[in-house]
Amino acid sequence: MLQQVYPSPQHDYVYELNKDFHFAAAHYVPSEEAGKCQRVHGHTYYANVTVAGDELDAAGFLVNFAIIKKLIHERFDHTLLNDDTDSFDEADPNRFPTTEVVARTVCELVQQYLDGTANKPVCVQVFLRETPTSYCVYRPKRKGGKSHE
Ligand SMILES: Nc1nc2c(c(=O)[nH]1)N=C([C@H](O)[C@H](O)COP(=O)(O)OP(=O)(O)OP(=O)(O)O)CN2
Ligand SMILES: [Zn+2]
Repeated sequence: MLQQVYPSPQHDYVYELNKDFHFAAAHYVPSEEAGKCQRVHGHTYYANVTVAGDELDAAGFLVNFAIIKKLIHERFDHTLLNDDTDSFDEADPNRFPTTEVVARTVCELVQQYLDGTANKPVCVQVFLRETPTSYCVYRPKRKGGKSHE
C-alpha cells in the first residue's frame, strides 16, 4: 500500500478515522479536452477516505474500516466506470468519470451508508489518486454551506 501524508480536513468532531484502499478500474472521459483519455484506459486508484464523528457504535467503532473498502470495491473494482450509469452520465460533464467526480461519488456512497448507522458519522474528505502524478481531494460542504476545512 502506498504510504503518504494526506491533507487534513478541519472539523470539530472528537474522532477521525482514515481508511486507505485501492481499486482497479477502466474509464474514458467523453470530452475532446481529455485528449488521449477519451480512449478506454485503466488505473489503479488509491483512495483515502476520512470519516469523523462524536459517537461510537456498539462495536466501539466510528465505522468499521472494512465496510468502507467493501462498499467501494463491490461497486467499482474491476469495472468500466462509464458502465455505472447510476453514478456516471456521459451527457453531463458534472457526472463524467473524472478523478473529481469519482472522488465525489466515493464520498457520496460512503455517506449514504453512514446515514443509515445509529451513530451517524460523516465523510469529511476523500483523497483519490488516479495516477502517480494526479489526484483530487474532495470535501463535501457542511449542511450549513461550509466545507469541512
Ligand atoms: N482535472 C482532470 N484532468 C484530467 C483527468 C481528470 O480526471 N481530471 N483525467 C485525465 C486522464 O484520465 C488521465 O488518466 C490522467 O491524466 P494525466 O495526469 O495527464 O496522466 P499521465 O500519466 O499522462 O501524466 P504525466 O504526469 O504526464 O505522466 C487527464 N486529465
Ligand atoms: Zn484516466
